[in-house]
Amino acid sequence: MTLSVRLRHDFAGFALDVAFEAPPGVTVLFGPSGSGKSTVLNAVAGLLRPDHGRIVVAGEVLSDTARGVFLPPHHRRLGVIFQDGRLFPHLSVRQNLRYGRWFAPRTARPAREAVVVEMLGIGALLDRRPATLSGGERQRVAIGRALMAGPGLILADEPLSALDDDRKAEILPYLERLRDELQVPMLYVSHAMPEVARIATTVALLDRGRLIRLGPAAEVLSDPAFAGRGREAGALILATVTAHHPDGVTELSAGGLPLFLPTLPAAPGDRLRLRIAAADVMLAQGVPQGLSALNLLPGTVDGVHPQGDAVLVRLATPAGAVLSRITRRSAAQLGVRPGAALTAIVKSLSHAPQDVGTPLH
Ligand SMILES: Nc1ncnc2c1ncn2[C@@H]1O[C@H](COP(=O)(O)OP(=O)(O)OP(=O)(O)O)[C@@H](O)[C@H]1O
Repeated sequence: MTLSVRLRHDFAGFALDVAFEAPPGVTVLFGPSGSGKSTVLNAVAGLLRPDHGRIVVAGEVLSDTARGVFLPPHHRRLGVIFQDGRLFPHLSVRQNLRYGRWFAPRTARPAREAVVVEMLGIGALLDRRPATLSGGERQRVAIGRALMAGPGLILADEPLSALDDDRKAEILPYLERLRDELQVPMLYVSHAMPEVARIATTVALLDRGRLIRLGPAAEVLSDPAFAGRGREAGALILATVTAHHPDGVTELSAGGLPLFLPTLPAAPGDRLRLRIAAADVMLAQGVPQGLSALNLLPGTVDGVHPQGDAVLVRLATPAGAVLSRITRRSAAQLGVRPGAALTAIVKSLSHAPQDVGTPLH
């Protein structure tokens, strides 16, 4: 396990009590405001001394209250990325990066700097001061600084939440490269569902100081009991690009079923994760004919979860689990119940480029 956390901590009116083990990849701490996400992150960072608990990263005990172990933050080989970047304003980009490598083994330094600069595309910014950078550029430098120490774990506290949608879209691919190419493990706080769908390998759901669910991203996000409301609810499926057609359509295959999207900048053979919002999925009996929607996924209902006047339905398909939000009336007319055979009609995978990301692990 990359990270093992067992924590109990009381603030006036708030009690945190969580225990989890995180596999390699990106573990997203997800949950409503005040559920304890930042408190967990702060305890791992060493910014909070927990009342009780033990934290182990890559085999190293960072904190163990039973044995009086508490490594100070600067002795934990962690990279930290904050919401607002927190670069040193009086230092150039290069100096900010070099500050980050302070605790790295001496031999690894020059090579790491070149790799980090290249990977984040910040070579042209090295002599600039943070004040002259855009928000997205600043956040790329902050990611670079976190990487420079060769951390065993990166802690990211809502690293995109201060950015607008375009800047988010600019930064996400870099975070995906950290996850997929450098394979740096991350503990990542977020409350934006599309971001979670893009970046998470594992999702840890917190509620009022408790861990209520931990599991692979695709599993947790497609669980109707935890999927959230509005456009938040959506499932995650893994698809492989099979062909680009001359009429501007990219064909993918998910579990043997074809999916069609407007041309994607990906090569045949590339594996992508797709988020399909529950609000964009209709259900039908049998296999409907003559529809403009291109993506039809036949499956079996294996979860029904009422949400006010609507119902969130989970359909197990060969492509993976898909969620659909329909009205209670439609659910009754269609005979929605566990075991019912229905077809999911995906209306608008096509309109959600931000919902297409690199592979799911
Ligand atoms: N230093 C502190 N002293 C007292 N209470 C605190 C302290 N830090 C956090 N809390 C309380 O602990 C609870 C959890 O806070 P925390 O910041 O971990 O939540 P969060 O899930 O990260 O929320 P958000 O999404 O709003 O950042 C809140 O009720 C908060 O008021």
